[in-house]
Amino acid sequence: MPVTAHIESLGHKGEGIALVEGKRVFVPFALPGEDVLIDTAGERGTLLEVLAPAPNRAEPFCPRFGRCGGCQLQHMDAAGYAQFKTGLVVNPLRQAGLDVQVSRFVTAHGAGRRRATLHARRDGAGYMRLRSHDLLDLDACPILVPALARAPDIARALGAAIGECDLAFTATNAGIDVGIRKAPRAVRAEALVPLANRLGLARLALGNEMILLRQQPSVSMGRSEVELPIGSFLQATAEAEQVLADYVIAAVGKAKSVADLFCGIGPFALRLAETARVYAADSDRPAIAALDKAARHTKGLKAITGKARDLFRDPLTRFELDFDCVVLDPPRAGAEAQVREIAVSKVPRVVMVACDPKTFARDAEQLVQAGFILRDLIIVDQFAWSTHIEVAATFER
Ligand SMILES: C[S@@+](CC[C@H](N)C(=O)[O-])C[C@H]1O[C@@H](n2cnc3c(N)ncnc32)[C@H](O)[C@@H]1O
Repeated sequence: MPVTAHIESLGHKGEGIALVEGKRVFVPFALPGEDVLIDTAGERGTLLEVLAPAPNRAEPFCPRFGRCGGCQLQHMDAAGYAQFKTGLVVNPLRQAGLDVQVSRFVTAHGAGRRRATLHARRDGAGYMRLRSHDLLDLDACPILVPALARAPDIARALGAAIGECDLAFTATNAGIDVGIRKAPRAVRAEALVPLANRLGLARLALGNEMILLRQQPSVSMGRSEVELPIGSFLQATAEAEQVLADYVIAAVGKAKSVADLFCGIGPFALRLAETARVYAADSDRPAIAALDKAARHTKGLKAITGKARDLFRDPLTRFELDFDCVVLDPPRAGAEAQVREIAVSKVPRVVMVACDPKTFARDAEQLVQAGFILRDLIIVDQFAWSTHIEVAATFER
């Protein structure tokens, strides 16, 4: 039975929150201040009609918005969107007792996402519908870079051959790189070779196993060309990588020796090495090998020492942390163990990049308790219209 409700606030997944008979109901695509007609099932509300729209409601630009689970925030205007994403970063910091000024909110959507995972089945491919296991069959996705315009068609062709699986697409200098994940056990890799050739893929891999390499996928980073290992991390947009790297370089300043921890294939290390000696560590061994190779082939860089190392179990100790500056860019779990060592070391400056505001707040709190001052913080929005956000900050003591 539909009910009318007033939206009081926004949840961290971008859903409007209403009080219905004293209980919180989460309503995707509804905005604070709006009166709405909704269906409810426990905590879940489904928006049937906006009776009185909020002033910051915007017309979604994608015709699939609301059905597709890929985007959550296209119904907000630019100011409301920036305010929501800023809150994602600032609120956990405030809860940790850190009152910060955000120096910049940088929109870094660039030409679109160069990485995306599509779900494929025998009869279609696309993103999952919101709150569902149903697939929305896609013919196009406007948030991808033009070089991935064919991704839905490629996913449909691979899905028809493989059955249900995830397909990780990356636009690289050599063309489209596809990694098949969560595939049925019975899939025969060699049977996919003619199809991958016909589709003109640069590379096709199944898990960590190469199926076909027509051209080595690579990406440009600063003055270097880095061969992309199967499955290694890459920032979602090239523009965000550049914005983050520019921030890191400016924050590192005149430091002569730098540790780049959780370095991946080296977007910061390769740029930092134009002026500083760099120790670069990551648990992804092929990523470190790719970084080493790129560094060897780039003229004029200072020394980069690449190490495959698990920084959760084996963080650099206070005795090893003999650097002018440490750069951290951990996965969503954060850098707790490494930050604990930094706290008791003599490192004077830390530049932290993070994709999870909650673990970032936890790690920032630990640094501040160890005497660091949070000097500067920027928010970088590379995940357009989703509830993900990136933060970069400088700590000094
Ligand atoms: C957010 S990515 C950042 C990579 C790189 N800085 C970039 O911008 O492309 C996080 C990196 O942490 C690495 N990683 C994950 N768990 C790790 C661990 N336990 N020890 C060391 N590195 C880890 C991943 O391999 C990945 O390269």
